[in-house]
Amino acid sequence: MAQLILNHLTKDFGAAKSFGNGRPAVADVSLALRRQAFLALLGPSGCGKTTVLRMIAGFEQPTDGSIFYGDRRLSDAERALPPEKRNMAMVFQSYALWPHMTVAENVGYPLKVRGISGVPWQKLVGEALALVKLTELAERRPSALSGGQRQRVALARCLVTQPDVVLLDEPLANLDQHLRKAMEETFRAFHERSGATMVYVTHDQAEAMALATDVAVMSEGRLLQVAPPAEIYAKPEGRVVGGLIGRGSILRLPVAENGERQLGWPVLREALGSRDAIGSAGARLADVLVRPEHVHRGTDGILMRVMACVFEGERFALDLSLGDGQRLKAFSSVALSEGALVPFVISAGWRL
Ligand SMILES: Nc1ncnc2c1ncn2[C@@H]1O[C@H](COP(=O)(O)OP(=O)(O)OP(=O)(O)O)[C@@H](O)[C@H]1O
Repeated sequence: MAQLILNHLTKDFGAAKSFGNGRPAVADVSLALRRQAFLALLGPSGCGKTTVLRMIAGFEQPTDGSIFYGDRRLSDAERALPPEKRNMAMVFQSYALWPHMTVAENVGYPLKVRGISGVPWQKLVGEALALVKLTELAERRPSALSGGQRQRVALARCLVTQPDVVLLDEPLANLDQHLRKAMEETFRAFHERSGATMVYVTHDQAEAMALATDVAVMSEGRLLQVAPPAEIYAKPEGRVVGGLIGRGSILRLPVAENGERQLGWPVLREALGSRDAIGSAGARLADVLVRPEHVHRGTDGILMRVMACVFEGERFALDLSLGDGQRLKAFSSVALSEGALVPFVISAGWRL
């Protein structure tokens, strides 16, 4: 399997079409996916995720930059290999199945188009159906399937041609929580077995964290950061990534800008207690990301007011107010009274 490479990839639909915001939909995105990567593409609505996916698939041509698969140039502003010559498959949110065909016929259709029939057809269709656990339903029509089963048929139809690259655009958005979990397992199994490169566009960062080998965050057409899930969670770059990945609060605190980015309680306690020093030499305000799991009750903590305490099932979610009105999210195993002043310790923070 070769490496998928995006090289200064840009797509400008033209100022008139981009609703007057004047910026390209995708701007100078460079990314060398590792071999057999499962990349999750995250970012706010309209940031350019789908446009990146469509350029990889060949449905859109870049206005600048290029896309390579290994040493094969797939597209640039002058030339573009048509989608059917790329050995890629794309799975959409809406899974258009042919109602008059059985499940097996739907899955096998791309093979038929390629002139594959008879025993090889049956073998490949059988394997694809087994992968998505639909062997028993091979002779049913789509109208007799549940939403999740239909999505699995669409996935099998996309996988049956054994693509090098699988592009998924919010494929689970229409499914309920239980089915999403089951489908995540199917994606993971397919990725492990096939070794295909997968690029997965989603709004759901928990899903991205669970599935991906790498997470890429985009905002306003630009790529902000790419890293494995645990790394992007622990060490996000800047406010946008910090605010988008995981739960957390971003505090403005006076901490040294050139020191360690991983901050412990001694540094944080001093910063929280020294807000009078803001503006004085060496005490510049910086954005510090604090995860709720790093906020604990402790007698040597700083007093914070409990503004809200909401039961979430396995724990309580707290909304705390610092002395200067900044807000902090935390968890608690017991209920705390709203309005109470309680001492809390912040065991870790990350300077963004
Ligand atoms: N064919 C098009 N013509 C003009 N503008 C377009 C076209 N397709 C997308 N855009 C614009 O490009 C920008 C990026 O759109 P894109 O669909 O890639 O975003 P997205 O991150 O996938 O959003 P969402 O999460 O809402 O699906 C948006 O401003 C969109 O309006």
